[in-house]
Amino acid sequence: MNKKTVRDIDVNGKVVFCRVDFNVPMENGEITDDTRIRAALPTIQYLTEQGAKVLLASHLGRPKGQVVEELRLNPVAQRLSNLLGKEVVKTDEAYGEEVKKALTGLENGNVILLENVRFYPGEEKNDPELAQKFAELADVYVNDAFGAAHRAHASTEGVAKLLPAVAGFLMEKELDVLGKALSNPERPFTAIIGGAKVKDKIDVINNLLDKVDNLIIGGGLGYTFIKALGYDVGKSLLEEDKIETAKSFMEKAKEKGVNFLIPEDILVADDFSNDANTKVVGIDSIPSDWEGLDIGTKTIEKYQNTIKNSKLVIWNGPMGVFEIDAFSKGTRSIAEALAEANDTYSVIGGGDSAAAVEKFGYADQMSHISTGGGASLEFMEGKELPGVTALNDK
Ligand SMILES: Nc1ncnc2c1ncn2[C@@H]1O[C@H](COP(=O)(O)OP(=O)(O)OP(=O)(O)O)[C@@H](O)[C@H]1O
Ligand SMILES: O=C(O)[C@H](O)COP(=O)(O)O
Repeated sequence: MNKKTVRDIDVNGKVVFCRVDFNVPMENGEITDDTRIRAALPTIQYLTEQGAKVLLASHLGRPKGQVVEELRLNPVAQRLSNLLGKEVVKTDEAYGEEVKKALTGLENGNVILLENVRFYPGEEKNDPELAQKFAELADVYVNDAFGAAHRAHASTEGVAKLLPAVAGFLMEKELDVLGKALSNPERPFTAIIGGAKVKDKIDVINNLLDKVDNLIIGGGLGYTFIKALGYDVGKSLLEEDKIETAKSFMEKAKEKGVNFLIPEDILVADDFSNDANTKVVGIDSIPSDWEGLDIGTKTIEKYQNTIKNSKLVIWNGPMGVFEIDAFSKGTRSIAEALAEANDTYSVIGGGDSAAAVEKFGYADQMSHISTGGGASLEFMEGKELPGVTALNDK
C-alpha cells in the first residue's frame, strides 16, 4: 500500500481523530455481531499504547442527518469498553464543547467514542464546515474504517484533507488482501451477490460483469431479475425501476460470455416468521400473495457446484433471510460449499454475509472475511475509494 499508516507517525500525547466502522448489526438495542468492533482493536490498542488520546468516530445505520435514538452509539461504547478492558467515554455529540470538555479531562492512552456522525446533515454531504469541526478537535487523522472508505463523507474524506492523515491496521490489511486476490484473479472467478439493498448492488453487478466468469444472484435482489424475465414475484422484494437495468445486465452477460445465474426455484412463505407455511416453487410459479425468502433446492445445488469449480469467489449479501431459521438454508449452503472448497480462495464482504458465516460456524474456513460490504465491492470493481485516496502518500 502506498499510503502512510499509523506506524509512520508519532502520536504520543497527541489527539487522534480515528474513523472506524462500528456500523454493527443490532436487534432491540443489542449488538448481534461485534466483528467490526473487534477488527478495529489492533489500531485502537496501538494508538493507546503509543500514548495517544483517541477520539473514535463512526456512523451507525442511516439516520439521514437527524438524531435517531435507536442509532446512538452507547451500546457500542459499552462493548468496546469490555473488549479493551478499560473505560470508554461516550459523548452525546460528535464535536463541539461537550467533546472538548471530555478531551480536557482525558489522559494519554484513553479513549472517547463520539456520537453517530450521521446524526449531522453535513456528514454525508461532506460539508467542509463539519470536517473543520472534526479537525479542530485533533492533531492527527487515522482512517481505519475500510467499510466506509467508499463514502466521501466529512469524517471519511473531508477531515483527512485538514490533518496529517494515515491508515490504520485494518484499512491496511483489507487493501493488501483484496488487492492481492484481485490484481491477477485466479479463474474461474465467481461473484455471488445477494442481500436486500437492491439499489446499492445492482450497479455493482454491471462492473463485475467485466471481470468475472460466473455471476450468481440471490437474496432479495434476485426478484428484480426474476421479474425482468417476465415472471410474477408475488409479495417478494422488488425494485420496479430497476427491472430494465436487470434486463440489460442479462443481455450484457450473454454478450460477454459470463455465466449469469439467477435462482431457478425459490422458497416462498405466507408470512415473515419462523412459523410461516413454506414451499419451494419454480420461479414461474410464485403465488401472488406469498413472499420469496430464500433460494430453492435446485438453485442451491447449482450454486454449490459453481462454487466448487471456482478458484476465486467473492460473496456479498445473503441468499435469503438467514436470520430466521426457516429461511436460512440457502445462505448456510453457500457458506458450507465455500468452506468445503479447499482450492477456492473465498472473500466474504458485507456485514450480514460475514455475520451469516460466523453464525453457521464457517468463519475459520474462509480465506478472508472483509469488514467492508459496499467498500469491498467497489474496491473489487477497481473504483477509487475516497477514504483511501485522501490519506497521505508514503
Ligand atoms: N428474499 C429476501 N427478502 C427480504 N430480505 C432479504 C431477502 N434475502 C435476504 N434478505 C435480507 O438482506 C439483508 C442483508 O442485505 P444487505 O444488502 O444489507 O447485505 P450485506 O451483506 O449486509 O451487505 P452490506 O454490508 O453492504 O450491507 C439481510 O438482513 C437479509 O435478511
Ligand atoms: O455497512 C456498510 O457497508 C458500511 O458501514 C457503510 O454503510 P452505508 O452503506 O450505510 O454507507
